[in-house]
Amino acid sequence: MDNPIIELRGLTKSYGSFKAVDDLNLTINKGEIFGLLGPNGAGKTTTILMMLGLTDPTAGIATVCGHNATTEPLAVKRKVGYMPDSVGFYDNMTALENLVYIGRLNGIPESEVHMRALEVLDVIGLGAAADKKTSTFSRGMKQRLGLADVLIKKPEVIILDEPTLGIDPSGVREFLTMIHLLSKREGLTVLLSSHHLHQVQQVCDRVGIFVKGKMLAEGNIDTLSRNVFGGEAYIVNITLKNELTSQPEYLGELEQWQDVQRVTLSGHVLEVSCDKDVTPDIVRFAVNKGLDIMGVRKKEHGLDDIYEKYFENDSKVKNRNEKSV
Ligand SMILES: Nc1ncnc2c1ncn2[C@@H]1O[C@H](COP(=O)(O)OP(=O)(O)OP(=O)(O)O)[C@@H](O)[C@H]1O
Repeated sequence: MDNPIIELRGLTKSYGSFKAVDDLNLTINKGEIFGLLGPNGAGKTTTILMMLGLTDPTAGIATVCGHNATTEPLAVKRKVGYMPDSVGFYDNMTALENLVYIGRLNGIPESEVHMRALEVLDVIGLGAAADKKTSTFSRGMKQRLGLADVLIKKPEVIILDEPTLGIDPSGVREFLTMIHLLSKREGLTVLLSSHHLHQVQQVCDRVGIFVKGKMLAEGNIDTLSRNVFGGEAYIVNITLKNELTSQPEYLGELEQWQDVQRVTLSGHVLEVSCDKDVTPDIVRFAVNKGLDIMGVRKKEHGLDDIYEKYFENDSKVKNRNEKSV
């Protein structure tokens, strides 16, 4: 059921005549992990700063946890944890001391702050390193501690701006798994800004593709894929043992299936494009027709295909516009 916790309506930020964010409309529901995906300079950070009340929109409204971010920034900050792309610590202090310090700044009572900091360190897997100075921490550990800074105030929403920048692949995996777990276990809403397609794809329930201040598309990967690739979201390739020299009549039957868009036969390979994943039905069909199958390969359009296609379309539109000037 929809339960909006972030609502952006007509959100716009101009610097002179340049629109860094252009009429952005977006709703994010409680408990969702939403990925704001876009290249450098797309306007992701500017959007986040408007959501936190750290910069005023030129037009439009950002409502976060029921508060207008521009007129009630303190109420928003109490409920939202923000992790910028680079987090700093006092290197001569331990992880626990750093976290207790942040807890105090967030107004956590003295009687609770120590215990709360230890709990959060355990949650993010740094319990054993609580008494180590942060100067000895790797970039991945610092990123985790940055997340602890955000979690200690028990936020309803966390906003992570390029959280995996500079972490090695296994650190990235661990970090994203932790975000996913936290969101699902605690009902935490997560907005994750990134230009790393694969990372966003791994962890986000829904994605918005953001380019030059505009949201080009949003939805889950399936919906985006369907929008971009029409009915051909999945392509199933079946390699046959024996080459079929002529097109058998029964392939016409397959073409009539509701979810099948196209069937092509090329020597040993039968290729079926469909809008739903009906691989098992296709394989069963082929076996029933007496075909010997050597291999089955399915191609799904991932976020990188989708992203590329949007850019392709975007540059086609741009080229058309440039030609017509
Ligand atoms: N204070 C400012 N004055 C003028 N232009 C700005 C200002 N802040 C941001 N911009 C411009 O707005 C655009 C969007 O910047 P923003 O930092 O929001 O992008 P981003 O998607 O977060 O990119 P990155 O991943 O590189 O941080 C950029 O072209 C940037 O140069």
